Amino acid sequence: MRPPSGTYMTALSVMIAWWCAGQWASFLWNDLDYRLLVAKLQYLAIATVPILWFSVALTFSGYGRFLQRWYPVLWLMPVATIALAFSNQYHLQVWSRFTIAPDSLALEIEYGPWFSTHVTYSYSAVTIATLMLALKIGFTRGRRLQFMAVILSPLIVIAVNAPYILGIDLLPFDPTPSGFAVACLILLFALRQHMFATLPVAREYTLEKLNDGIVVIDDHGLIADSNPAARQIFGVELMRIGRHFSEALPAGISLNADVSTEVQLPDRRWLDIRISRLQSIDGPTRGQVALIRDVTREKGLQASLLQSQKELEALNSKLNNLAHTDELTGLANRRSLYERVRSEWSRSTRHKKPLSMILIDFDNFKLINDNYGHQVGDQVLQRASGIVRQIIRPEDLAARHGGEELAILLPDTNAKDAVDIAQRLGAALEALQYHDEAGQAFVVTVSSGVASRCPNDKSPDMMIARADKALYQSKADGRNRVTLADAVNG
Ligand SMILES: Nc1nc2c(ncn2[C@@H]2O[C@H](COP(=O)(O)OP(=O)(O)OP(=O)(O)O)[C@@H](O)[C@H]2O)c(=O)[nH]1
Repeated sequence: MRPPSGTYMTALSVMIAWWCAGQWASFLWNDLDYRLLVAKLQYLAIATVPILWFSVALTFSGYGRFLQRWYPVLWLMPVATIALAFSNQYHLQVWSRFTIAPDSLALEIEYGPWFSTHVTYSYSAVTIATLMLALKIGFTRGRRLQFMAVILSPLIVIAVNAPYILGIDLLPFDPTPSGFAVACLILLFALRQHMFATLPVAREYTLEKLNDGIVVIDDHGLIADSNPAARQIFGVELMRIGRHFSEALPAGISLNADVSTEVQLPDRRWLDIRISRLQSIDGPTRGQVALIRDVTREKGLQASLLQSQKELEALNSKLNNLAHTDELTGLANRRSLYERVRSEWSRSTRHKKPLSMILIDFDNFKLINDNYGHQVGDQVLQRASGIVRQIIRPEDLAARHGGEELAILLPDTNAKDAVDIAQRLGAALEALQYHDEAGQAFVVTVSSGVASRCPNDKSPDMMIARADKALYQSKADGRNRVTLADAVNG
């Protein structure tokens, strides 16, 4: 775990104070051994202050994850410098000559080869840190004062330190720690202004705690950063920095910017991925950020909702069928017949088109039931209904009118054609052979009454009544025949 930014700031302040204290302590006693010891102790700060400065800057710039990875490596150089400073008398790597000027308190130091390595490393750390902060704040609106503070603070350090290490003695002591102290105060001032503390820390905190995955992708599609939620969704290995983001997705998935895409992983989880381009204030696109939501649960709910909806629709249509169909024969039931009769009636009167109705009644059906049983009677009704359905046109309607009586509604059909159809139906039904339970064959005949809409019919019921009367007439005339109703009075 990396320490929080506040800890870096405290450590930086303590080390600068240590450096300054050493500075003043060295004047207390103008003895070479004493001043050498103080100088060595000061190296505890000289070596660490630039890296602490770097750490503060990186944390506030939002690059905390980088620090987390590379922190031990960053400290190798400062540790080496401190070790070399304390053992300098054996190798003269940090300084080769260390004397006190004859007529002043100033030290005359000739630096060894390691010192330039240390200076290069320290200057690089401070420069990189400054650039990071400047970039961060430079692109944040309304932060001009803070931007100036960030640039100014390291410049102060460089302005006082560079002449000193180049041997230009402006003061009789090293002004670098004082320079760092002033620079640190300026940084602290900036922090007190809530400058870059709140914003990046809040952003980083939000990203860390967010339930949705966030993956930052560079211009080449490589992962630059990811939050814990993304690493949990895809696994740490697939989210490794520098890996191609497409490796985390099933093959062939293409994601378009600013459009949500639902993607199913091989382990059946569903993700909703939305890619947004990262646009900096100065214009150019700088990679992309992917927002990833695990929507497996929602998908499951959606699927079961769809399934329930389908089942409900199937049930509805079944209920609807049941409400309009006769259970035994599969023909339309009486209610459905009358609904259709009413609509066809108004259509035929509006368009002055013929409309006919046939009522068919099985002859002596009671005898069938009595002789062969009720079940055989049912089978007769079922088979005969099937034949009727086959013979009529799709636009006609066959219905069970009740008991062993069927009704056929014939739109756009005149009386003559209706009689023809009734006769064909009668012949087809008579041609059917039924068998009783003992296998003995028998036939059934039907009687029919036909009526066509005529001007005297004030309602469909009047037409149906005339068809019924004609049917009664067929029965009275000896059955197995078709009677056309009289147009006037049935
Ligand atoms: N098996 C069976 N019989 C039915 C059904 N509906 C009505 N029936 C029978 O059909 C018979 C009708 O008898 P009736 O009205 O006397 O007429 P019929 O015997 O057909 O004689 P006619 O109509 O005068 O030729 C009755 O025995 C009813 O029980 C049914 O759904 N299944």
